[in-house]
Amino acid sequence: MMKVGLIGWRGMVGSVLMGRMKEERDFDHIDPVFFTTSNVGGTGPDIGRTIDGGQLPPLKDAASIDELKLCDTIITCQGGDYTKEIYPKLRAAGWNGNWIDAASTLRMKDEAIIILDPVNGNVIRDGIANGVKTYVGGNCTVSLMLMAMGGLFDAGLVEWVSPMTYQAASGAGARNMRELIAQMGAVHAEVADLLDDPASAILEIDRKVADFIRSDRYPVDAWPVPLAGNLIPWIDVALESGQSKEEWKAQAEANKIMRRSDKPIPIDGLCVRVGAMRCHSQALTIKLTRDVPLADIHSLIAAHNQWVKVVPNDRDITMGELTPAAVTGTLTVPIGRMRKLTMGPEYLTAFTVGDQLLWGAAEPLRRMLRILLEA
Ligand SMILES: NC(=O)C1=CN([C@@H]2O[C@H](COP(=O)(O)OP(=O)(O)OC[C@H]3O[C@@H](n4cnc5c(N)ncnc54)[C@H](OP(=O)(O)O)[C@@H]3O)[C@@H](O)[C@H]2O)C=CC1
Ligand SMILES: N[C@@H](CC(=O)OP(=O)(O)O)C(=O)O
Repeated sequence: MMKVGLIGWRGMVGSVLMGRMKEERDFDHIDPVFFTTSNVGGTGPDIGRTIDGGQLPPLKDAASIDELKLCDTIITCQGGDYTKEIYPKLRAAGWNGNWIDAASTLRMKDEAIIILDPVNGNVIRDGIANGVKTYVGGNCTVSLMLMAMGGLFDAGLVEWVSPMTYQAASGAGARNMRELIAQMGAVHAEVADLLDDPASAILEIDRKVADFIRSDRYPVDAWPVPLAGNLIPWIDVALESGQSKEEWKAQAEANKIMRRSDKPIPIDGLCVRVGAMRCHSQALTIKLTRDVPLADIHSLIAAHNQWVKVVPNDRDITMGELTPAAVTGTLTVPIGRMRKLTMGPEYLTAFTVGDQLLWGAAEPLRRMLRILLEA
């Protein structure tokens, strides 16, 4: 059996990965070895089966190149700092195993393939055949956009796309999700007595809320500025181009995933953090290469993969099916609000939502493992 080292399995992305691996019985097909950066010798997770009839062996040291070298494949959700430190040492030590990573560190390296197999299964299979050993999950908004509109890219119908994102708190980490909820609670607590009084004036409530959000009493620690009752139109660091790094990733990563970096499709827009928990949403403006009827567009999108779901441009269905609340915790990637814009028949608009911890982070990793097991 393939010996698979798992690092970062108890973090947020790692826990989602573990949950999916158990659901899909991935552990039946591998010999797992669990590592830790903080609890060497501790007890490993429940994986739904025993190893050689006994308990899992104690947790191994994730900094030990000697222990890591014993693995055929390593899956890490530990983060970019870990990858930066360990990956070069491991390769320098002569390890030629498969490295499957959720962090962005290695994504744009020539030796790495960005993995999203429903979109680039062919690129991945070619990579395996050519001896590629480094596989990295894509940025969450990029992967979710490609899952949603892969059918249009495959048909050569996309001249350019401008994605305007509405990104959830989970993209910034577990602490940020907790703080968002604390912020929501604090806002409510500030005006709870007025809300309880049906005779209170809404403008008085609004003024108190605004004062509170701007005050030092509002809980901000993980976030740089308030998120609940607010939004943040900047994600990640600034680049010389004026883009945020999150915005830069759209074109760079999407074209690498589709193996068209030599002739890239322009993909650029603004990335915005909103107070959703773990689903990223995106409003897309798409310039088509030609006028195509909406019915054909729906068919192409729906036929691309089994997770994308075309949502009719209907008010009630949209409100029921095309929201973070509806999608969270599922692998479904709905896309709707599709219509031609008044700019002309080649201008299409669409809105899509996806769980950024599933297709946006964990799912491509476990599927990559399965592809390697079947290769
Ligand atoms: N969050 C996201 O949306 C995405 C994240 N990623 C990548 O995945 C990496 C990990 O992200 P994420 O899972 O959010 O990070 P977490 O902070 O949740 O987990 C990272 C590590 O922190 C350690 N840790 C310390 N305290 C705790 C605790 N109380 N509970 C759980 N783990 C703890 C664990 O390591 P140990 O067990 O060794 O102590 C864990 O593996 C990111 O740095 C990024 O590179 C990729 C795509 C999306
Ligand atoms: N930056 C993303 C989350 C993330 O981890 O992205 P990346 O894997 O590209 O670093 C967000 O904040 O929503």
